[in-house]
Amino acid sequence: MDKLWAQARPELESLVGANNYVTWLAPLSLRAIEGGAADIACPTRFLSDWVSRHYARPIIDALTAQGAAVERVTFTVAAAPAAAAPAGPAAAGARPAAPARPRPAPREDELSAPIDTRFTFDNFIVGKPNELAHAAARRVAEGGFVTFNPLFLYGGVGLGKTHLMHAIASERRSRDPDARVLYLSAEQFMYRFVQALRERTVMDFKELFRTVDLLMVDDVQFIAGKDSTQEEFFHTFNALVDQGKQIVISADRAPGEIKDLEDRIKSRLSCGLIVDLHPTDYELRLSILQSKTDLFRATYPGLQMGQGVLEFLAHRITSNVRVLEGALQRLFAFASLMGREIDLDMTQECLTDILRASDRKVSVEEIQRKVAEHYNIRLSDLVGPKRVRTLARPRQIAMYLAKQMTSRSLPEIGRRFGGRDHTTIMHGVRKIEELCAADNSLAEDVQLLRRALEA
Ligand SMILES: Nc1ncnc2c1ncn2[C@@H]1O[C@H](COP(=O)(O)OP(=O)(O)OP(=O)(O)O)[C@@H](O)[C@H]1O
Repeated sequence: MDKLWAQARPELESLVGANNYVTWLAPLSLRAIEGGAADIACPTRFLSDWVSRHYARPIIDALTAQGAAVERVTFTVAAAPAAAAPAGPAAAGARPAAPARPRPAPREDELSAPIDTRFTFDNFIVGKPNELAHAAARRVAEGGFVTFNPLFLYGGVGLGKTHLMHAIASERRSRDPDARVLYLSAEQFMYRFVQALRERTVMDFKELFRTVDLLMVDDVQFIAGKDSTQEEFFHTFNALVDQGKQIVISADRAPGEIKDLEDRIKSRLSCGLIVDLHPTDYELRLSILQSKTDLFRATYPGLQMGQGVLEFLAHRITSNVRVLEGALQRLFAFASLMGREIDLDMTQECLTDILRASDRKVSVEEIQRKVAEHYNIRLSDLVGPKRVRTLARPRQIAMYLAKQMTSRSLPEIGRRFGGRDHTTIMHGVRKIEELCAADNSLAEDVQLLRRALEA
């Protein structure tokens, strides 16, 4: 059998190509041929499934070409003997095949990004904008029966997606130390995949990703437009879902909004629970500031903070939590250097740039430009008289955002929309309010535009 297999290898390699051969077929060996069935030894179940689905025909053809009577292939999961070497032109001849390179068993901690244990559920402050995301994340961290797969967390910059993912990983590991938890960014997924291709360890890569209990991929929008990585991600995703293993994904927008992401992936990502981390509101910002201040007090003991400073910050810095944290950090460092109490004067002096950036006002014209760009229509059509739905709806969205995001009055907005009457603007604003309540995808569109304008 060994001799026959050695003779069939070069034929097999020429049938499937050198890369596929090395990745999938080199580790195999021929155990027996009985009743027209070639029994192939495969080191793992995963490999045998894959080869049986993709390479049964070339194996039959390669063996038949050597004169063997083979009509079908069966697989036995067993360690391959030393013959599991790359074929190459010389392998069929007298030269004995070299032993396969021994590889240590893959471990998920080799691929997982480090988990930052400072990000816990305990120090994640919950408010209206993030309560659903927090509850879903906790549910996943508890393990047990998988109720939604995947959990898809999305939201703007610095709103706590990564924090929640690290919290899930830590909690899951502490509840079940044997659970295989793999957390990495989509970018790391791609680099590891490319590295595996380069080092011809795709088998290890695939097997590792298909044997985890919990896979978490951060910033999945990164793989959009990267074809091979999307393909690999799709298969990994399906294999895990089929096995009932939990997946958690994060992104900066909803699956349907990610450009250049294959439709089948969008549809897969939409199968579970999709949760939006909304921009923070005043109450949530204040709670976060209070909780972070307690932590800073431990680092800078003795520092005093005047009345109203946190309220001032929560009111003025609305962009995201990361900026809030940075502002607080700077304040404490500054106060400690100057040996002064943190009061409102110092806050304004020390945070001038951050406060100025937060003050940035959006103009009606900017809103119009952004909306026209988003819906791929001309600015002149957006403000012009045409009433077709493809123009009227974006126009109403722009009116709605202008009312929400600027301090312009309805007549002023009307003037900027080609001299329309204020009642037309009011009608547009109401229409979008109603549609947002009834139509999730429109509400998401509006939210996305708002975030882009606030950025
Ligand atoms: N609700 C919250 N409670 C406490 N800290 C929070 C909360 N939300 C965010 N943070 C903190 O804000 C910072 C930014 O959060 P995180 O990195 O999770 O954001 P993100 O949504 O992943 O953003 P990005 O898309 O930029 O990576 C972190 O230090 C995180 O701990």
